[in-house]
Amino acid sequence: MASLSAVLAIINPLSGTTSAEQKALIRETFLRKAEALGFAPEVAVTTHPGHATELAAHAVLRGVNRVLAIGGDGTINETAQALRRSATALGIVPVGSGNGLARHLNVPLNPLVAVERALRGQPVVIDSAEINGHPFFCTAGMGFEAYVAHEFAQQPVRGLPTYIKTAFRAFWAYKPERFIIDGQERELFSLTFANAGQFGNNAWMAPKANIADGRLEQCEIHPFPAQAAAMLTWRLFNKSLDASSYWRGKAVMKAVVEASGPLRIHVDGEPLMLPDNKADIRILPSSLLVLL
Ligand SMILES: Nc1ncnc2c1ncn2[C@@H]1O[C@H](COP(=O)(O)OP(=O)(O)OP(=O)(O)O)[C@@H](O)[C@H]1O
Repeated sequence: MASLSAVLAIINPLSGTTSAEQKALIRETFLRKAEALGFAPEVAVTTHPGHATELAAHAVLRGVNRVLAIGGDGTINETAQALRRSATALGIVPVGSGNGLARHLNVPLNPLVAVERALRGQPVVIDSAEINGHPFFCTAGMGFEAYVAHEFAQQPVRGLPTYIKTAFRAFWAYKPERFIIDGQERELFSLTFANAGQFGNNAWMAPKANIADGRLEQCEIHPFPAQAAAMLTWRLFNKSLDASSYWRGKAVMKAVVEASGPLRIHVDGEPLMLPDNKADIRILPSSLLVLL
């Protein structure tokens, strides 16, 4: 008899707005389907931030073929960063509030269907990227989007309605910032480095981003009058932001961004402060296997 192939599912018990019962059902479905397909399934539940990275790194060392991340973009980021440049492939089971990477890759948003896809799927190679050594797979950015990520992290309740309320309030409080990008100074509303095309919830900052082309889309939103906000929001969700005169984009392999103080950024939606005034962004071409 052929030896059983190990598959590990990493579950973040806190991610998204999925109930504990729903997560238990996803876990049971994973175990049942994996066994039926001839895998030797294992489940690990994260107990602290960064735990998914530790679990995934250990799985790589043990030669586990497939690691499923059951969570939001934060859990997927933590899992995927340990799988970079390894033979272990990532399965995405989206239960977050935005699910940007899953949506970009057309992973089913029904977690039970996504489990099956991850177990039956074939590994496909994609790019990843880093900002000051912090890995990202979807988007990293500064300006308004980072401001919203920091405000959102302080809210007691997560989920899309809270995100919309936070972004609306932030819009009136936020003032465009000055950045020096590769030596050229500009005042911007936001600056995004997109590996995948969207932030999540089908908010497409980089409608034409290709996740496997060895490039990031560097997207700038230039300051705009308040009356243009509704049209820009419509374009964001209509996947046509690149047709706006306030949007500028170009494909880059690396970039250096400087500011006059510590840089407030987000990395796959998670808020972060860079203590120095400088961000180094670079693409890591063909660095991750994803089960699709
Ligand atoms: N047991 C835990 N206790 C506290 N934090 C945890 C635990 N397990 C994981 N985390 C942290 O939770 C963070 C957020 O997780 P995740 O992105 O999956 O959910 P989410 O933020 O609700 O979803 P989304 O990013 O789609 O909004 C992760 O980056 C991880 O560091």
